[in-house]
Amino acid sequence: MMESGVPVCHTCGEHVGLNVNGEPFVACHECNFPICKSCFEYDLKEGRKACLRCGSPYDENLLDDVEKATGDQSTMAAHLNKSQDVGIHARHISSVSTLDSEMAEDNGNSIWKNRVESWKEKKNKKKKPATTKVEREAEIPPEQQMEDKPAPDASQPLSTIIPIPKSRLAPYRTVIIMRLIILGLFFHYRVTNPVDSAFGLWLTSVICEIWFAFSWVLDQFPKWYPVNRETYIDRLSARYEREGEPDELAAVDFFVSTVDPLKEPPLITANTVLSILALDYPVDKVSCYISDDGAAMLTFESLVETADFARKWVPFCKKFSIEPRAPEFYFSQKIDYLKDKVQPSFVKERRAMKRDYEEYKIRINALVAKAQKTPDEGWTMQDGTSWPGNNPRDHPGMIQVFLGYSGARDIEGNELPRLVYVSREKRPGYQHHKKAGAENALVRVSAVLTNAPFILNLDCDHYVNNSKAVREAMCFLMDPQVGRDVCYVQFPQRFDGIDRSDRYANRNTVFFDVNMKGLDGIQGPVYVGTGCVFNRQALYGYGPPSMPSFPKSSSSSCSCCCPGKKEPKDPSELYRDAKREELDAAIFNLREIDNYDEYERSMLISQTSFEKTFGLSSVFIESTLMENGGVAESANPSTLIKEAIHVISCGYEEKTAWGKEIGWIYGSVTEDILTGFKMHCRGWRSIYCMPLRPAFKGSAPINLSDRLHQVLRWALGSVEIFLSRHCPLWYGFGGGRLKWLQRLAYINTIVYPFTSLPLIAYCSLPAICLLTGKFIIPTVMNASNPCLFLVFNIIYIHCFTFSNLMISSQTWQVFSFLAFSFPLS
Ligand SMILES: O=c1ccn([C@@H]2O[C@H](COP(=O)(O)OP(=O)(O)O[C@H]3O[C@H](CO)[C@@H](O)[C@H](O)[C@H]3O)[C@@H](O)[C@H]2O)c(=O)[nH]1
Ligand SMILES: [Mn+2]
Ligand SMILES: [Zn+2]
Ligand SMILES: [Zn+2]
Repeated sequence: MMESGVPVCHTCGEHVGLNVNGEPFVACHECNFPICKSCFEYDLKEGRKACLRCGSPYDENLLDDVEKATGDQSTMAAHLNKSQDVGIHARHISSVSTLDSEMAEDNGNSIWKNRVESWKEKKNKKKKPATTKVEREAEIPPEQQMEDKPAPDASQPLSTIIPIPKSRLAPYRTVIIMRLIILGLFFHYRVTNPVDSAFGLWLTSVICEIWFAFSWVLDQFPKWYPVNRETYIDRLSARYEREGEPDELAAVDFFVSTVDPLKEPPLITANTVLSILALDYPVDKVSCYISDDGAAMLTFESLVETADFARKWVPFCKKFSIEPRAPEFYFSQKIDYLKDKVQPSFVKERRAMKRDYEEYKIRINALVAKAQKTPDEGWTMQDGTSWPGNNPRDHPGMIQVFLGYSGARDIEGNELPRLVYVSREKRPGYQHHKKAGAENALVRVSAVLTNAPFILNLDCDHYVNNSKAVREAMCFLMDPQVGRDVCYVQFPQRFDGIDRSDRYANRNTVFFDVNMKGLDGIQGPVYVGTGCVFNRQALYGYGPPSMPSFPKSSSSSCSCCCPGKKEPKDPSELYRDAKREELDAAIFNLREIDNYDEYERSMLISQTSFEKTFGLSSVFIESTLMENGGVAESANPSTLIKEAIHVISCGYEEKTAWGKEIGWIYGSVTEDILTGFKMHCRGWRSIYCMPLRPAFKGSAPINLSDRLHQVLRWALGSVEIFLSRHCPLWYGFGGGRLKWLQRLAYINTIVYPFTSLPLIAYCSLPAICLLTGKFIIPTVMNASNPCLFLVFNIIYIHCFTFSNLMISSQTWQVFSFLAFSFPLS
């Protein structure tokens, strides 16, 4: 063991070691930046002779020593490095496509021309699989490679339900029933024994108790049928990634939403992006869309840097199958990173990567530092033009495509996933609907540009922690039996950096490990806003394919979205989706009218009344007709980027069904609950997927003020839903597709904030009793009936534990203390 005074190398995490005099090794005497001798020598070999932190040249003596050893190499490397650098900086694109910037449009068009050409090329070449067999083998951890597993059978199901053993479930249910009976007895006693001397107090307490009991019922019964699931990603591979055939995994569009780079650090957003780009999934099936609601040049510039850094990071991740693929979190892991690694080059390359990441981080931090103070004349891009988003509340839509087919390749020459920066248009006088609006803009942009059949959405502070997460989701979505009626696959939310006692109850263990599993046994987990893979068709407001269709209502433009008022009479019609037929007909029409010109075509499409639902973009409408995704061949490539700008304009959603029936639903700050609820009402089911290695991880608010604001926001969001037309107490009964236990769960999520009122009343009762000397329970029972005391307390405790209100262990103890001490007084 070395002495604890020796600092740890910033690059490799080892102790820096001692020099000949027995003092800690120091490379930079200016700032004492901790770096060990091997990393230092490595840096010199790579031609970096200045300190990473302060930029001052390294100690001359040290330099000489090392250079003697390494000879001329370093100068060569330095030279190479420089020329590479120039290349990198020249590639920094500083123009953005906006509606009113001609130059940018040209740029966009050429990008798109290239891209479309490469699509065509690809089609001709019949797509070589994105990852070759050899590569994929390298990605499998060695211990799995050595085992001679029987080849997975592609015909077997991709997932199974693991029922919870009866022996565990039965006692659990018995307890629920027993508590219910005891509750009944308790209320019988309470109601039939009013306290005449303190009638007001008694009445208040009984009302509160009834509310607590009611919310307990709401919370308990949706947990009646919990299920676990298991996935088989090897079978998924066997089925859809057969050797010598094109890869058939479905494409996925990734959405990352961000607003304010000063509150949501660009480095964290960048890590999210990097973890998506480095996913273990065919690169041509991955596109990452970043929505920037703050129209911040900082976000844009950090994305430019990130796209560049991804060129090194992605091949590194894939080569050594590292986890997680977000560099910040990978490098800060406190585990033996050499475990399971067989390639001899790993240590060296990891060191180089760490160094590269540090440099990248410094560039990002510099950008952040620069962005702290906005210049008076607003921001100017690298090419001298003024940043279009200088007024975040009044700016044109902006789109920039990075990487992808026509963009830069990684340092090994392989293709990278597409990365698209999107900032929707904002104008005064137009509602932007916060996150829901941003996601809907992304739905449309992605439909125009890539149109993947599945959409994964993440908050900017949630990175991919398990690079196989998407494959896990595909085990459900691509399974012909299971996937048909699945609107989304939700992963649990997990967090980094929460203290041991989880002081602010960020983890929400009961919710994510019990409630959600329970819902999975009914109609599926609720959507929690992040870490969720959607079926694009479900977002478009359609019902599930295997459900009977809703009757077409003549008044409505969109028959699928309005719960039917009467059941369809003809049983032969029962299992057909009216909307789908309409779509098929429309596709047929489109094929036939290939020869028509643009105008006539758009006229024909508009006849189908899609425009009233989806808005005035024929390209977008065409894309919705492609049930298996992909961009319409007939689409004119030069219009794509223009169209993408069109669909993010602020007036696009006016007089359409966006936010009302389709996409993310508006009307509540907890848009997630509402969006999932609408889908369940249409008869879809959702799936809860909990891989062993958590799929996504986020950062949770870890100070009291932020957390309180968040809880308050959620509570207000629930109240908003309660007061809206989407209130689960009465919405969607017509269709009869929402299972009643599922409805109970949704009712629970919107009425829980009201519990705070009886809670306050009930907690102040003991004080009032003490002051007035009156009591809410007839005094006769004080000592004579300990049983009732027990019951009383059990109920009291339940009322608190169920609650989604922020109840940390400490406050909980205070409450139960109150509960116990008060009858004894
Ligand atoms: O105008 C806006 C406001 C927010 N966001 C994004 O929305 C996400 C969530 O916002 P945040 O402030 O982090 O809210 P939280 O309370 O932390 O988020 C939780 O609660 C939200 C509301 O229920 C869900 O949408 C989130 O997924 C869930 O993580 C972030 O990525 C933001 O960048 C936008 O894109 N545009
Ligand atoms: Mn958040
Ligand atoms: Zn080191
Ligand atoms: Zn220094």
